[in-house]
Amino acid sequence: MTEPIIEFKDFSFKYNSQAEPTLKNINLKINKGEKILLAGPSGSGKSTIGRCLNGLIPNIDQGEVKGKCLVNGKDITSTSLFDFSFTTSTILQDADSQFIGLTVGEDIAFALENDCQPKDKMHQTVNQWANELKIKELLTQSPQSLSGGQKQIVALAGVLVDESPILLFDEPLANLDPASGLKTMAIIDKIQKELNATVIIIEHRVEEVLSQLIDRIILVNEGTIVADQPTNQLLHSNTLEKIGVREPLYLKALTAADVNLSSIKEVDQISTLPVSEKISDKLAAWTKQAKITKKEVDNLPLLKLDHVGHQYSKNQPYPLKDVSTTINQGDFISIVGQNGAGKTTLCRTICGFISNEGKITLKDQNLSDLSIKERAEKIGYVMQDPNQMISQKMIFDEIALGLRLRNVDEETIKQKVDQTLKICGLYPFRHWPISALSFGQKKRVTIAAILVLEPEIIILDEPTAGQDWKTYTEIMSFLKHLNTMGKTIIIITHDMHLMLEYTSRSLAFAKGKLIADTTPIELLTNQALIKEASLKRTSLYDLAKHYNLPDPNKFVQAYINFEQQNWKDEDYE
Ligand SMILES: Nc1ncnc2c1ncn2[C@@H]1O[C@H](COP(=O)(O)OP(=O)(O)OP(=O)(O)O)[C@@H](O)[C@H]1O
Ligand SMILES: Nc1ncnc2c1ncn2[C@@H]1O[C@H](COP(=O)(O)OP(=O)(O)OP(=O)(O)O)[C@@H](O)[C@H]1O
Repeated sequence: MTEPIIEFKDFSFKYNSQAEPTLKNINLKINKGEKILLAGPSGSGKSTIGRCLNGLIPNIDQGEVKGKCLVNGKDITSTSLFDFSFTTSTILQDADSQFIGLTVGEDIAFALENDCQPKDKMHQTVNQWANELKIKELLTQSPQSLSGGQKQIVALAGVLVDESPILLFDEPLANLDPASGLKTMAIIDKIQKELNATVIIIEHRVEEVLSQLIDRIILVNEGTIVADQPTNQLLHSNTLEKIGVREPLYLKALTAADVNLSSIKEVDQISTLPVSEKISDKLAAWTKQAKITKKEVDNLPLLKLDHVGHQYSKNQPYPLKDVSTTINQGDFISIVGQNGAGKTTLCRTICGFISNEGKITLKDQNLSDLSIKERAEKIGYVMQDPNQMISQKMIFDEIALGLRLRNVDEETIKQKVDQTLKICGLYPFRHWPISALSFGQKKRVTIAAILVLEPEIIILDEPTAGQDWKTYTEIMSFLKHLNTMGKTIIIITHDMHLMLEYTSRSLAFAKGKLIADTTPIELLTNQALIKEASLKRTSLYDLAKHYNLPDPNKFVQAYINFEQQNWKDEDYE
């Protein structure tokens, strides 16, 4: 019988700063060479389980331990961090906190220095992985100057060079472009097979993780394990949906089209679904009944970009070059494209945080005539992490801050803030401290703090990255509501289904250039653009192809219609 490499026995853990235990009575065995997906809603305790496996608990995050947790045969309460460094390699959720080297190359080599490898061998290993992950040109760059997705890939390289028996990935895909996400999963699969490593992946993007075979899915909810089953068995239950984890889209579509999933043994990969006329007919009939409606857009020009470009330093290639386009009033735009393509750089340029080589006009006013503060009143920028934006303790004060800085009188502030709180569905919480809010609610507060200044445009940088299904839906239905009220919204995203379902126009970027400005569906029907911008078609399209449906795009649209019918028109007033 295989010996478990990880074993939790009646294990509970309470952080010192918490009143209640975060992990409650965990019983879990993971065998050598297994490939596990650990999923569950935000705050359920997934990363806390991960921290037990790499020794951060109890070495750094201290607290009260009950029961036992054995990793590679050693009790975590008597194992030093140094010893853990030979057992577990981790890619942390927050890649930024993981970098130690001055350059990317140094950083990747750090794990090897720990293993006292000779310099030549070290260079060879670093170069081999840099080639494999296509980050060779980044080796001399400082980790801090990388784009979000580039940081994630560099952190991944650091884990892969290490060759530890346990590889722990905490949200490895959160900031990756769709093509890199798939590639990362393939690389994890390859290394797992080569080393017979035990792989544990913590992810909200279940569908992408399942692009490779996964042995078992473990679901965590409120600090306990609520399911621990082989992948197919779990996908046949509706436990994912029940605890608020997003089910793979193609499975939802099959169910919506009345295909009986319980009659299909293996549902974890589209390619192995049985091709039968009965299923094809059901999917085709379901597509046929869908009514496709098109959103009317006025095309009233609002923001004009004319040869916009930026260069961080002279000897670096242009991260953004020659971008020209017009954003219209009421547009809901997605900005998509490969990691490092210049998406964030473009938005920073529009907001005036960095210089611009071209010209940007808002309703014929040249933005370079305005200060950053004045621009912020017209174009609001919502950063990915609300915690980086929030500076006040109370919700009301956070939303009022921008107006106070502009010396608006308190009576007007109260009136404007109350009105914004109502629009954002935050009015009942107005006297709450921000610390008591969920991530999704905090995000709403940061959007409200921007909205109160009545900007013409709101730009959001990956608003749903790393969010669970509930928060994702909460954020997106709120943005949809704002757009319906006439706000122009631009979001940077790597989520292709989000782009299709919510946005009506996509700007695709590759290597600093705007390579397409079209509808999301058109974008995803163009194979050359998909490749150039590192995008991917959604699993709905793949399913339609698998069943040979005559019009895969109409099938995707039918599914979007179906989801939109289920949108609850939340009461924001
Ligand atoms: N260092 C810490 N000190 C005190 N409490 C913590 C600490 N880290 C996490 N917690 C608490 O433990 C709970 C579980 O957090 P954890 O990060 O394990 O959740 P998660 O399932 O990984 O969530 P997410 O998907 O949002 O990353 C949270 O409610 C959090 O407040
Ligand atoms: N402060 C900086 N100094 C030097 N180079 C930078 C800096 N910030 C970004 N870059 C480089 O500019 C390029 C574009 O980065 P940007 O953050 O705009 O990409 P992105 O499209 O938003 O990527 P991602 O999808 O990974 O977030 C990248 O090659 C990055 O390494």
